[in-house]
Amino acid sequence: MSDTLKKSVEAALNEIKVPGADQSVMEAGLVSAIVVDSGKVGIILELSGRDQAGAEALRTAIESAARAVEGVEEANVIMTAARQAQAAPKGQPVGGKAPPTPTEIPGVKHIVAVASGKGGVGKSTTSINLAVALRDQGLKVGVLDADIFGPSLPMLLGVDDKPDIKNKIIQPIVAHGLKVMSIGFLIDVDQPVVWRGPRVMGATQQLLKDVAWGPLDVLIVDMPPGTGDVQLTMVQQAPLTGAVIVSTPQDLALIDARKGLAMFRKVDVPIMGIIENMSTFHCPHCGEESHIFGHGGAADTAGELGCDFLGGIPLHMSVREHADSGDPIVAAEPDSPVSKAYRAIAAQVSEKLGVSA
Ligand SMILES: Nc1ncnc2c1ncn2[C@@H]1O[C@H](COP(=O)(O)OP(=O)(O)OP(=O)(O)O)[C@@H](O)[C@H]1O
Repeated sequence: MSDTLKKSVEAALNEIKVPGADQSVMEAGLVSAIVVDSGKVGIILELSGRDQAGAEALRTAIESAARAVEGVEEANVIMTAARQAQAAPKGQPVGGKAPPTPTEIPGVKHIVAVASGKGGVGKSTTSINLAVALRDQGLKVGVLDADIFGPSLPMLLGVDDKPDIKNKIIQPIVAHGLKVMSIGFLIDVDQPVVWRGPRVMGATQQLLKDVAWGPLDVLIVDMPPGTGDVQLTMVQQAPLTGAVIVSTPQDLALIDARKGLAMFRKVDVPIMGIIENMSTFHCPHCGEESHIFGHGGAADTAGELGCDFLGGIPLHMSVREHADSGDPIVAAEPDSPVSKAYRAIAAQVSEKLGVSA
């Protein structure tokens, strides 16, 4: 269904001409990715050196064309400006032959991507709790919510402040002792994406490069779920030290986790290990342990794929309750068994990075 919708959107965009040219935006390689999630469509448009007014008109035309496609409920264009690679020829994925060269982020020692092959496996919850556990080791930690289509960090941290901008540099929000940034702080998440505040061009790249992150020992990047072109481009844009893959124990999630692993390996980003989330369930009434999604699949997969298994996080109501109330469980219940499981994983992460307070 989403493939069909994506094709229909591509066809609609093929009718939108680049201003002053004969080619369509698709033919000119300006559309670097189309992401379809149910009826929501995100389109990444790569423009360099185009005047602001012309870019806005093009964005409006593309959004209207996409919204007119049957089955599309919402369409948002994200414009990226600082294109570092050549425009991808038609049909070539952005992660094709000319990957962007990542540049260092001043004052940030390590950047770790937390990724999952599929959505809803608990990647954001894991990112934030790992960040709090690393903070508790005395490290300076930041979290970038790179899920530009479904930012969850503001909710997970219970923050809806708007960041200050000084000399065109976005000041990260500080919450729970972490420096955090999310597109959700810059836009109204309930509204269709309209970029306000700073000129949010090249959304993720700006969130990486135009935010006063340093000094940090570790910046955790909560990636958007999946392994498509958008994710691949992000992986190429960020100077990653390594990646952590989150999966649930089910076979289907693990198949997607393998894809995630393959994506990072393709661009030579070291895999730090796999985390099995919702690993076991402890009945709050009788205390019995059950494996409702199976158990141990991620450890087996890690073994087969030659990477480390970092540990499992139980499925526990309080993880979700604390997440929903903006107070990560590692901060709210620091000594609970679930928090200890997060801490054990965080200890391995900091050891692999070779960082200590
Ligand atoms: N170990 C856990 N125990 C109980 N609930 C959990 C656990 N991990 C995550 N959840 C809950 O599962 C849901 C999905 O988690 P989360 O939003 O972190 O997933 P995600 O992989 O980041 O999703 P998305 O694909 O939307 O980015 C949330 O309601 C979260 O509170």
